[in-house]
Amino acid sequence: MTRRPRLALVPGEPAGIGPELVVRAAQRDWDAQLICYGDRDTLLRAADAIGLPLRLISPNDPSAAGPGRLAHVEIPNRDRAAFGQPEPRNARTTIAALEVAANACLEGLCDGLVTGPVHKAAINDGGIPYTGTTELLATQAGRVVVMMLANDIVRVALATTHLPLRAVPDAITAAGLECTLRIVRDALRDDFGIAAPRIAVLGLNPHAGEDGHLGREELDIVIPLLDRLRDEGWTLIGPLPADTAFLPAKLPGFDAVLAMYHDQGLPVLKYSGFERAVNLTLGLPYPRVAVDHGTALELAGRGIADPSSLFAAIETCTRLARARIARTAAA
Ligand SMILES: NC(=O)c1ccc[n+]([C@@H]2O[C@H](COP(=O)([O-])OP(=O)(O)OC[C@H]3O[C@@H](n4cnc5c(N)ncnc54)[C@H](O)[C@@H]3O)[C@@H](O)[C@H]2O)c1
Ligand SMILES: N[C@H](C(=O)O)[C@H](O)COP(=O)(O)O
Repeated sequence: MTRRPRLALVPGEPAGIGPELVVRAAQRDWDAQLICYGDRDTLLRAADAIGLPLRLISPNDPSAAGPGRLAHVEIPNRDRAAFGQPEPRNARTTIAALEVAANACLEGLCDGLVTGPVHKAAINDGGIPYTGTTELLATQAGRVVVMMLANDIVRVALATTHLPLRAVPDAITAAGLECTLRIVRDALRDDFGIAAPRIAVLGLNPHAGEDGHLGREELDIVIPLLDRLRDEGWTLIGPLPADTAFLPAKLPGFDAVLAMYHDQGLPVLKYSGFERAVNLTLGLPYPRVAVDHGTALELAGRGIADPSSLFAAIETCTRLARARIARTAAA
């Protein structure tokens, strides 16, 4: 029996639905100890707004944990943000909460990181260049990472993440794709227990380039790479035309799909199961799992935001952290 994992939990944008979802999570018993890194006042106001009890306690006092109580490390915001109205002056502390929590994982104080939604524009408006938490965590850890979203139906990894569509083709290189595929394969094997992962790779162009008549990236970059990796014994499917790759009849044939860009893969994933989907960062030295939704500013403070994705993220991160603890113990 492995020990109970400790998970760092970060609410995200103070004016969004993240804080109240964390309050909902605090009402439950989990197979992990949750330690929330964030602003006390924001959490207590969220609890008050949705009419749930919340008592913030010291992380060093796990015996006092229980429904309505939450271990907490204070990262104070600069300003009080009204529900639904991000305050750019809080950008620095919103990012600091992520960095401090991630650092706790890097230092071994926590076994995994669960994050709520961050408002990308609010962070940039606050003077901090920020494209996403995936990229932030990669830089902090000095690792190349891969974003993969998953629900009970499909896993979708991305070859490129938060960059303008205009920049995507130039970002698709054989070296980059190979690195991404290796990270995805290793995660499927080590974290998801799939001994010989089958990965479908989407084409970049309509109909996967139609033999070069609708674009050449498949012929010049993707196909030679997949052939080389197949020679190494990989099971790779594709490059598949993206429009039909996700047909229900095809999905049982692979363990994950590698999409070339954000909005090629994620609409399918979110349409097929928004509530139970999670966002994983593969390649970090610790498991990081986030919600699949954004800040939903229009719902904040109303008590109607669905906590299912956050709950799924906590469950998934607990499972991954427990497996890593067991592997470390066995090594
Ligand atoms: N994990 C993250 O940090 C994350 C993920 C996606 C988007 N974002 C950011 O969030 C901001 C808003 O993005 P958006 O409007 O495109 O997406 P969004 O997910 O916030 O909202 C899309 C739709 O889904 C609904 N919705 C979202 N979460 C819900 C929940 N838990 N319960 C019920 N309904 C829910 C919203 O009301 C809205 O109709 C942007 O700045 C975006 O970059 C962050
Ligand atoms: N691409 C994610 C999604 O659409 O759900 C989201 O923007 C969050 O990504 P980060 O975890 O990198 O912030």
